Amino acid sequence: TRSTRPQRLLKAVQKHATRGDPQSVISAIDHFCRHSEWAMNIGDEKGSILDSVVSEVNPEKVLELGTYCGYSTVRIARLLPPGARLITLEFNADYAAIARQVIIWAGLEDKVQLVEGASEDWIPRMKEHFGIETFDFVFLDHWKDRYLPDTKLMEDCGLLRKGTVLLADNVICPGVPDYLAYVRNSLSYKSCYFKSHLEYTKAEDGLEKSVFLG
Ligand SMILES: CCCNc1ncnc2c1ncn2[C@@H]1O[C@H](/C=C/CNC(=O)c2cc(-c3ccc(F)cc3)cc(O)c2O)[C@H](C)[C@H]1O
Ligand SMILES: [Mg+2]
Repeated sequence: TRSTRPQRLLKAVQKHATRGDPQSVISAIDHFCRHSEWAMNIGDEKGSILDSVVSEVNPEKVLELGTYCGYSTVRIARLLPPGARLITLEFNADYAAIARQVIIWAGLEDKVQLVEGASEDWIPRMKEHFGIETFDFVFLDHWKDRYLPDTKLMEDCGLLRKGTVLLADNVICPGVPDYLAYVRNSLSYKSCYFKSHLEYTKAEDGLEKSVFLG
C-alpha cells in the first residue's frame, strides 16, 4: 500500500540529514515540507521564535503535547542543557513510531522521552510515573480543542510553578479561541503574542507565550 506522508518525511530525513546532526534533520524536514509535501510541523519561521523562547527559559523539565513527526521535539531538545529532559506525548502509534526514528536520527534520544498515549491520561501521572514535580516549559501543539482542558488539568495536577512558560502554536491558524481568551484574561498568566506565519505559507499565524504566575 502507498506510504504515508510521515513515512515519506522520515525517508527524506534519512536520505538528506546527517545522523547525530539535529540542524540537518530540521533543514531536511523544512526542505521536504517546502518543496515536496506540506506537513503541519511548526516550521522554520515560527521555529526560530520557539528556539528563542526555549533559549531564554533554558528549561530543565520540558513537556510537549503532540509530537507528530518530532520536528519541534528536535528543535527543543537540541537546545537543552546536559541533564535536561523533554517528555513528549503522542497518542497515535504510527506518528510515535516515525517521531522515534526522527529523534534517533538527530541523536537526541538521551534527552527525549516519547510517551505513546493521550495527554489527559498521562498529565495526571507525571509525578508518580516520571518523578516530575513541575515543568519549566510546556509546548502545546496537539488538537486545538485540547489546549484549554489540558492547561487546566496541568494546573489542577500542580505541574505548573511560578514562572512556568507555556508556548502555544497555531493561536491564529487553525486558532485556539477558548485557550487564548483564558490565558489572556486569567490573573494567573502573563501572556503575549508572537506574530508570524503558518508554516511554509504566507498565511498569518502566531505563538502565544504565557507565564504562569502561581
Ligand atoms: C483527545 C486527545 C488529546 N490528547 C492528545 N494526546 C497526545 N497526542 C495528541 C493528543 N491530541 C492530538 N495528539 C497528537 O498531536 C498531533 C496533533 C496535532 C494537531 N495540529 C494541527 O491540527 C495543526 C494544523 C495546522 C493546519 C493549519 C492550516 C491548515 F489549512 C491545515 C492544518 C497547522 C498546525 O501547526 C497544527 O499543529 C498528532 C497529529 C496527534 O496524534
Ligand atoms: Mg502546530
